[in-house]
Amino acid sequence: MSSTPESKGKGRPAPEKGGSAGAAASPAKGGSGASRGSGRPAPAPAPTPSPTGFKSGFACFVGRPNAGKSTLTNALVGQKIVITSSKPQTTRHAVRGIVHRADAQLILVDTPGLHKPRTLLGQRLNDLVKSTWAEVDVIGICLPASDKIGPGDRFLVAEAAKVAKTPKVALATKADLVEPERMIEHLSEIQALGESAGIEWAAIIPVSATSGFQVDLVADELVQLLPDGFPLYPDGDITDEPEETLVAELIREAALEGVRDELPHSIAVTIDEMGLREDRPEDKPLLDIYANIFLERDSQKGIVIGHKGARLREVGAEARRQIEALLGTPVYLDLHVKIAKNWQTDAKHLRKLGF
Ligand SMILES: Nc1nc2c(ncn2[C@@H]2O[C@H](COP(=O)(O)OP(=O)(O)OP(=O)(O)O)[C@@H](O)[C@H]2O)c(=O)[nH]1
Repeated sequence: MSSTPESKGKGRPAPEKGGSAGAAASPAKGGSGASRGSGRPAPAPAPTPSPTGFKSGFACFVGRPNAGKSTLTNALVGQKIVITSSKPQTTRHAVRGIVHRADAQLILVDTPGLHKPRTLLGQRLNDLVKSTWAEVDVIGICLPASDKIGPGDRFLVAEAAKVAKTPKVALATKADLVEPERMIEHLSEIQALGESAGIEWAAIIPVSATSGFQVDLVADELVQLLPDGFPLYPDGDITDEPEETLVAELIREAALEGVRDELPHSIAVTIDEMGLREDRPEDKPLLDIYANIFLERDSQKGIVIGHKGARLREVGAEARRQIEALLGTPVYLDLHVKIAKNWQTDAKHLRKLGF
């Protein structure tokens, strides 16, 4: 077992418990906070009349791995609540981001990319995606403009077509990466794709989550398709993921940086303990976090830990920076690297790791 402690003591304000990044007292979770992989939207709001013109409901983004779903969720919410990476299949949890507007509350469910399953984990992720589609008010299908529409896209559009009643918006993501001519071609391919699958798109929108191009328009279109209703979450909450899950994801994101091949899929992170250290002055809080990075094989340890622990220290420093930015409090982070042999195909390990 290897570990690296990470700490820093800048005088930032204490985290606001249940505040902007914290667990909301929402109808969606049954109050347990144990939300790993649930992805189920909240029950319908009480049948009282909504404030005039106010809309609230759920949207989810689907798309093949790497299509830009997580980045778009973060852009719409205006803060990083979902980790992103250039490695496909980064997203493993159905995370909700909440967009607050004067006229609406839009709750975004971020699902893993749909793909042909090769492992037990892959199968469970696909099941999670489909159960989410059936319960949202609108589905946004992400089709990156930088890539040709391929068999993977056709597969998931055909699957989405089976959820016949739910309106579907096509999002031509990564618009910043292509010239206008390519975008025009892409939009007509999307139109044809919808027709061949029997989908009538409610809208087709080019968008760039990284440049911000038409992100507001995506919000407008999704909101239009929501039912009338009251806000489902308190003002200011941007996600109902428990803090521990967000922290574990930020550590996983840092650990994913710079690793290649099959290793990204082998990394899982769990939190053993997380809490404010006692006996600290009120203006100098410190959040202790004890976390594990699980790998599948001993041979992977060296890559993650690096020479004399150098890479693990970098991972710890980057994760700590992100966690401090999210929670607004100095953090002491203790990372341990452990092996859970072949956890992706082992039902017992999968349960232990929260899948
Ligand atoms: N240039 C550009 N890159 C983008 C845009 N949106 C996402 N990306 C990049 O594309 C990669 C994948 O983005 P994600 O948001 O993680 O994709 P995802 O669909 O959530 O991926 P999975 O978690 O694998 O399902 C990352 O490297 C992003 O930075 C965009 O609008 N423009």
